[in-house]
Amino acid sequence: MAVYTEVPDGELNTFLAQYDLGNVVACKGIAEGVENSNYLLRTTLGTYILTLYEKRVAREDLPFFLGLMEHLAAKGLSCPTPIHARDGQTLHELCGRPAVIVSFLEGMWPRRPTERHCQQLGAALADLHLKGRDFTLSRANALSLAGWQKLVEATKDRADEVEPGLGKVIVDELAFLNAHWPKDLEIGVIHADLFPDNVFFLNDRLSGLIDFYFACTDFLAYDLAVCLNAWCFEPDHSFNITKARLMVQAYQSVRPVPSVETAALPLLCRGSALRFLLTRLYDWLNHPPGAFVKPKDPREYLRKLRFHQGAASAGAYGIG
Ligand SMILES: Nc1ncnc2c1ncn2[C@@H]1O[C@H](COP(=O)(O)OP(=O)(O)OP(=O)(O)O)[C@@H](O)[C@H]1O
Ligand SMILES: N[C@@H](CCO)C(=O)O
Repeated sequence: MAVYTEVPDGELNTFLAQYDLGNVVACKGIAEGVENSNYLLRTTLGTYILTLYEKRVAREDLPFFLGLMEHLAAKGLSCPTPIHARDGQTLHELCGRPAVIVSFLEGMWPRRPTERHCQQLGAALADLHLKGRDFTLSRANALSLAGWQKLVEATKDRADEVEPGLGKVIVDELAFLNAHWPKDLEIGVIHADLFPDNVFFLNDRLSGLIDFYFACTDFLAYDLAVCLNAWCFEPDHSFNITKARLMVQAYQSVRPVPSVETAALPLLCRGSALRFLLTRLYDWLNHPPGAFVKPKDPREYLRKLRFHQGAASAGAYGIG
């Protein structure tokens, strides 16, 4: 349940009066998502998403996230665009939280991603990377090596409660990645969390990308590694090489991937697997008992990490 902040009618009306969006017709909390409070807002002029940022999104990062969505939408990428109020600003305050209204995207995220979904996702990811090239702001990836180090410190002593031996696995994997992480791949704006629940399809055509709140400046190929992990494993935990090949080929048809990037994919997949293993592990160990939001299973990403540890080259992914 992702409505942490209830918005009383009076406060909503005062908030909306700052915009040229008409009057409130309905405002319903959206159950999906775990980070922020999201409402489906219908006004006399249209349908929008109202987001109140909760603790996990740092206020100083909001100009990057909002500016990026506006930049990409202006270039024709289908993603939410923040709406400007009459004062020209997109970011305001509601119920003591930073809050924005963004455009509503049609579509549903795929519960069972198919080969066609993976293919379209690959092309859309490359399009995002190209359209982000001239975005002028940057934001370091807080969840790369230095961030993983902090998470390893915070979880390693209790990790074996989740899976025997896990503490040693994360310590050893971080040491390996510190020693081998690439240094000279192309850097640019990446989404960094483009899981199926952040990608909408309408009549089997990709209709939009959402949730840019982990976006940052990092290796473009790392984003592809995040997607290979999030889209190409089956419910029985096997890696679907056909989905991977289709995703990467579609990506390549929009943004050709230099061979150094292809060669680095197994390593980048290890890094991305460790990233989601660690954030899930942290949340698993630290969620309050009885909390509404069920933490995601860290062991899913331990399995993915083990797969990548065994992959000698991009050939294991049907690539290269
Ligand atoms: N622009 C949009 N158009 C249509 N629906 C949206 C839009 N933004 C969010 N939603 C809906 O709200 C849900 C939650 O959004 P989102 O994934 O951004 O949540 P979050 O709590 O910020 O992030 P997370 O997924 O990381 O928990 C989405 O699954 C979708 O149903
Ligand atoms: N996509 C993340 C959670 C939200 O960012 C995960 O599956 O662990």
